[in-house]
Amino acid sequence: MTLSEQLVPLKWADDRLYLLDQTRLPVETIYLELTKIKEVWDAIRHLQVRGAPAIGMAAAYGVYLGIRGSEAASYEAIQAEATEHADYLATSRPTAVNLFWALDRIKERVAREAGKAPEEVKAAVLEEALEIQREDEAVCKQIGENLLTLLEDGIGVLTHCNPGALATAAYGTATAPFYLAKQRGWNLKVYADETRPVLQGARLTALELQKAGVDVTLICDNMAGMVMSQGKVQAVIVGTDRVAANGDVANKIGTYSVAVLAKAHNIPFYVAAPLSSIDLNTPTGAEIPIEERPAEEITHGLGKQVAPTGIKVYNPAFDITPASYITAIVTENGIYKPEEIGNSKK
Ligand SMILES: CSC[C@@H](O)[C@@H](O)C(=O)COP(=O)(O)O
Repeated sequence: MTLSEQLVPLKWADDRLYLLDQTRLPVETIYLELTKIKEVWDAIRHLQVRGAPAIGMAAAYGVYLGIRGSEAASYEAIQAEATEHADYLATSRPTAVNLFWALDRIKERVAREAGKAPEEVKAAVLEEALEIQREDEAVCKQIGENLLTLLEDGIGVLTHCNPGALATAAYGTATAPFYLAKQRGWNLKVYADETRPVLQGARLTALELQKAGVDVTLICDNMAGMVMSQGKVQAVIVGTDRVAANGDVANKIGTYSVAVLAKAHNIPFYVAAPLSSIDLNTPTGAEIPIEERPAEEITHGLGKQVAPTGIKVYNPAFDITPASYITAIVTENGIYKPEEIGNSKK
């Protein structure tokens, strides 16, 4: 499996943003061609691009799409426009801190261009977006190397949602060791939770790992306990949308249940987290905003009605796994106990 064979969620080419429409996977591989900032906002909100790092990357390109046709005549005017566009994109989804991290980085880049001509500022914003995407690939690869030191050939590993190549520039975060292990001739046995209600595990993780030739088995979310009790799983690795300063972790709904099961079975529970997902300004998981998504994701989940018309629905898209359930948080800088995550950015 070469890198070029991995599914790529977004590419900048021909002066536009090509986005792999993840709502159509695994059946259709269709790249959207985005040229307007509103299209990027919509794509993020409607999960055509999803996964914390990929959302951040898309938003960074979105700011460029917003300012590139601007007729601003001064640095101050283009800076004001860039800020307004970044603030608009920040309203697309609330939980993944990578979105705000990437937008802040674009704003900081604009600030560093102070006094320059608007055309130069525009070019700098595009360069920063490209750089964020380039860096993310290296970050994911390093997270994979660090995770591999915690695993051994032949073991079973359970994962949840899609913390994969489709959520990042390449490799994924929690899936990076699966790709690297494959390249080294290891035989990890991956169990992918289907991840109700939007099925990122079934539609995306199962697809990308299958394409890569990784030994992947799809299970329903409610089978994780059974699989663990049968001794098929020796480690759990999940991604994250935001790590709070005390080591609590927000990730796709259902992650907390998996962590509780892992603890009950004495199975190590690892969180793969790029530094861009670590939010030391948020003290604990209780302060992380949790997105609630439309009821139809549950009532009409598989394209047909599966619940009574008018039923009351609660659909939080993420949950919080308390630090006490987490064995280690694995970043590109190293491996941390959750309570020591504050050291990761030093
Ligand atoms: C490396 S991606 C980590 C997380 O973003 C991922 O596990 C997740 O929860 C994605 O949720 P999604 O709603 O599909 O954007």
